[in-house]
Amino acid sequence: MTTMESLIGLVNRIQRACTVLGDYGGGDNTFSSLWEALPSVAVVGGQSSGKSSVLESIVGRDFLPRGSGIVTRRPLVLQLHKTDGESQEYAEFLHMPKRRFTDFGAVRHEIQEETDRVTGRTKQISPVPIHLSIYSPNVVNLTLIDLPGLTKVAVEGQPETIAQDIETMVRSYVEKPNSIILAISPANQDIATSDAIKLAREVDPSGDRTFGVLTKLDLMDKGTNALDVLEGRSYRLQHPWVGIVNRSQADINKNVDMIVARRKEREYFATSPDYSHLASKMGSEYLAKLLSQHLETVIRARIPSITSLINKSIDELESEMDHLGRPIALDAGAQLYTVLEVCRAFERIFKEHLDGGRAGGALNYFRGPAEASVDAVHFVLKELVRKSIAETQELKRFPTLQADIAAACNEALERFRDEGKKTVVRLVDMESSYLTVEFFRKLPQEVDKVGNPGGNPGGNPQATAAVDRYGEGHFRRIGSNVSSYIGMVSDTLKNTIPKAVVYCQVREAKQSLLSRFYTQLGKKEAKQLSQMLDEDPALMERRQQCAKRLELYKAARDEIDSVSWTR
Ligand SMILES: Nc1nc2c(ncn2[C@@H]2O[C@H](COP(=O)(O)OP(=O)(O)OP(=O)(O)O)[C@@H](O)[C@H]2O)c(=O)[nH]1
Repeated sequence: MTTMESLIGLVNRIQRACTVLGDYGGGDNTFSSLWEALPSVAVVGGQSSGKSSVLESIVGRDFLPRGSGIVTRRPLVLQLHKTDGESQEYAEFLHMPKRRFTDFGAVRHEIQEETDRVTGRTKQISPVPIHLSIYSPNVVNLTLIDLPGLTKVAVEGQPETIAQDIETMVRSYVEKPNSIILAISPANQDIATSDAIKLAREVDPSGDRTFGVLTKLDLMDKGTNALDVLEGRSYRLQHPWVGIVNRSQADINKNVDMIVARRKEREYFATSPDYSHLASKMGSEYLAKLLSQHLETVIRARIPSITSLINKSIDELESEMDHLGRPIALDAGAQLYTVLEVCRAFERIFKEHLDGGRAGGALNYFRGPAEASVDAVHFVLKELVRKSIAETQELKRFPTLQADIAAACNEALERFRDEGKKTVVRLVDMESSYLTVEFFRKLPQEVDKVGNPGGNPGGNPQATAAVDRYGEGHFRRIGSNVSSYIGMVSDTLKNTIPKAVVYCQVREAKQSLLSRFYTQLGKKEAKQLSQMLDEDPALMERRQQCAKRLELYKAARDEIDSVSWTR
């Protein structure tokens, strides 16, 4: 069965988990904020408006720090849990979960201490909330956030900007649409000058989410009353105003018990000539019930949007985790496996480029193999390595491994280039050494035979040869033979050089770019492997945050799932 307890308790638990992860109002979040989506009641008021007194009255306990100046310097998230019958009251802080406080004087002391732990003993303020849970049969299930009192001027020891700093912090809490504003104003001041109402009016002009509370009704001048405010004529809100009579300073000094104070407050309204007709809708107990019911209604209405935010965030975080890669194992075997996996991912991309399978690949460079030279191919391969490294997502997280792979590839490409050059030079040498002097010596005789095909049986063959050897025709023949031979050689080289280049550089790059690297890898010690997998610290941090956040959202989803939504 869905109960008020389970709904408010549900939000309480999610809220506590948010704080542990640094997700709170006014916090600096690069993640979407779950806290922002949770409905809560923020208590706002000027200094000495009676804020602390209202909270203590709702709790029925004296537990808030008192003193001059700004006492509340960090938000206090006060979670009230109603317990059964006669069970003992106790309090617990989120920052010291093992300790149960039954002495509320010690609770007050711990709030002060914990405030100072973050802000120092300066008068600074901090948006990091303190979480306090109170378990008691005398409370209703409710969560209230006590915020620093709005002030106008800095006093001794406070930074000049304090008034603005407080307003900014309070505003960050009350401006979110899921915040219910409990605006406290003292009845002995003109409502038009109320700091709480001024701020509430700005962030919630329709008055939809503002509850107006009027304190110090007993301190009004004789013959005056606050009916114009309480009956909504001075400042209209969507919810009815609630009048309160807290303990006076004299009562506090005399340690008047809170339960006694609640009774006196009830009597005050019941017997007041001005307010008795409103008595059932006045006082701190009524306020607590009103807020609890309202909070429950708001939570119920928001659950679908909270659930969809949670699901959306889980999807986003999971895809970010995939992108960032899973955490690296600690043992050498698993590390070697990771390095090989990453190398394989890189090689896959590199081969895709070589095969022209990847958009933006270098197919064009190979289209005219006749023009390719060893250096040009080397340059192309180097560029492909650079490109493939940049495109290997898995490598992004390991800058050291990335540099190692790049160095190994470039070293291999240099080797292939040397090999390529040797082969190409050899091919050229082979062709050029084919033309020997003998060839030219033989040439005239052959030419002679060719030049006198019918033979000259009657002539002097020796004299004809001597004339041909030195004649113009002879040199022309040599010239044309050499030039046609060069043409033939150049045709051959046009075919064989690209073959050599592909054989020595491209084929090698495809088959054994990282072979040497793998051999060296096998010899590496665990320490060297872990150095290779030395992640970028910013990335490690981001993964950790993502993982924690994912845990929070999943826990929140489980919490919501565990509540049965049928009444
Ligand atoms: N007589 C009477 N005194 C009240 C009432 N509410 C508050 N006070 C007194 O007003 C003074 C200020 O009340 P607090 O509850 O401390 O007010 P606060 O807004 O929390 O003040 P800061 O935390 O200092 O900003 C105390 O001396 C209270 O006893 C009230 O309804 N009637």
